[in-house]
Amino acid sequence: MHDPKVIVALDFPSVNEALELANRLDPKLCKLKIGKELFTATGPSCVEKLVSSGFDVFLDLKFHDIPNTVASACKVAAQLGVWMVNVHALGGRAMLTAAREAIDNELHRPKLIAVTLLTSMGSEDMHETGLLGEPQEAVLRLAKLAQTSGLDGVVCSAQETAMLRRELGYEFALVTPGIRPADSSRDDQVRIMTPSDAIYMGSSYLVIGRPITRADDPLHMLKKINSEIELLGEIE
Ligand SMILES: O=c1ccn([C@@H]2O[C@H](COP(=O)(O)O)[C@@H](O)[C@H]2O)c(=O)[nH]1
Repeated sequence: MHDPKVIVALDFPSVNEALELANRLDPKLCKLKIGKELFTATGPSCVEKLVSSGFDVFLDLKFHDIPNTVASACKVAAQLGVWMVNVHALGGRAMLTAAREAIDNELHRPKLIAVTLLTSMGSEDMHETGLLGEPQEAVLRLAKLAQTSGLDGVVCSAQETAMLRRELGYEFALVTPGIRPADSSRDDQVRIMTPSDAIYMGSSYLVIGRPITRADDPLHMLKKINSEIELLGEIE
């Protein structure tokens, strides 16, 4: 597989569990994501181990703070050699611009993307937090803010990708969690889509955690998802 589309979310409480799963996978077949649980438990050493095992690593810490703090955190993340890092679009233009400028001059510049609206949220959750409109409107507004601030892409749900492709073009990365194979439980995800539908609608990368990490055979599940996606490429 040329550029793996699946990013496996290693949501584990220890380095041993994360490495055990990673050792069953293959950098040619997927990328890996380190999120808040694993990073809080293990710190940068786990990031460095996975980077040196040859995996592209997405450091998903969703930085959201004042511009100076976020910029400094992004710079340190770049120095860990990660492939992608993210911030929260709700931090606003000054924060997004500061984050981008902080990594622009790094020797190794990771892709920088912004979270729009969490895939665990639907309209009601949005309204309770004071965000007006429907998910598609909020996602479009925040994605435009990220694009005009010079970021490389956004995290959104695959339910928004067709609309974002029309509005923002084909170069902007659309990274979509909330991916569920047809027979999987939706867990705490709300705005979901199957892997092949998500690629068809325009996702650049699919973030998939529990359907792979909790499968009896994670490698088999990953290969099954990859074949589903590749098949789609052949049909087009
Ligand atoms: O909007 C978002 C942003 C990030 N995530 C992260 O993706 C994975 C999804 O895991 P699953 O087990 O496939 O649900 C997880 O690490 C989240 O923190 C997201 O789901 N939605």
